[in-house]
Amino acid sequence: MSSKPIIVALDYDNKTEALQLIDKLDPKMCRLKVGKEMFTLFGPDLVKEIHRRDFELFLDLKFHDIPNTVAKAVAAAAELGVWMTNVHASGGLAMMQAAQQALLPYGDKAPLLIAVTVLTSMSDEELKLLGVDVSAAEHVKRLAALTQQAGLHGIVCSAQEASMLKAEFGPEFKLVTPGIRPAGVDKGDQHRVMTPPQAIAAGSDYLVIGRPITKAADPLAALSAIHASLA
Ligand SMILES: O=c1ccn([C@@H]2O[C@H](COP(=O)(O)O)[C@@H](O)[C@H]2O)c(=O)[nH]1
Repeated sequence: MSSKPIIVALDYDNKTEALQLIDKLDPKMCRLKVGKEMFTLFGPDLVKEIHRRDFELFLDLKFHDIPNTVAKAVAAAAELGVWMTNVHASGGLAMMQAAQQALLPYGDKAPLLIAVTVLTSMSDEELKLLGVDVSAAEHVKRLAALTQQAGLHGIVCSAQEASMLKAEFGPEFKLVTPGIRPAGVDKGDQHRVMTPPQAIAAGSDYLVIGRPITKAADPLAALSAIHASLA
């Protein structure tokens, strides 16, 4: 387990509200994630405000485009000094290799680069509608193999696949798992879920947790309870 496995997903449409939460959090306890909604609304300035507060940031923009475009987007993320960023593995091997190579000039200042396999909101049935005739776990395994071949640091997957993936791809290949729900918390649109302690026991390196914290009556208490459940 990472010494700081929790990544709080900030999916807010209001910057003041997001900063009010951030100001109650301790960068020693968690990292933060900014995704498409907040980055579209508030852009690089938000990233700078978060960095000023000493948090490491996962810029979750899930780039999916032709190799040249994704390579430039990933380099732009590196310019922002983020800790981690990502692409979609279904963009293909050449795209992931181009993204990885675009980070070489940044040396040890480069962000960790990971690839999204199968979104945690998707079920086997939904994959079938896309023409994928294997289970989500099988498809995740295929995309993880491609990601490792491209030289990325790891993948986004469900914690439900974590033990199989650790056995297959080894301990250094990072598993970043959204779809985390403490017992009794509403799943919402997530399909392949696990509780925080189950996810860690299965081999997840990082737990991405949004609404169970941000929509809780007391977000700080919710985060502290999850943190304590992992000790
Ligand atoms: O497969 C994926 C990839 C990314 N996400 C993102 O993680 C958070 C999860 O938020 P919750 O509120 O805890 O459901 C969200 O920002 C997603 O964009 C994901 O859920 N699944």
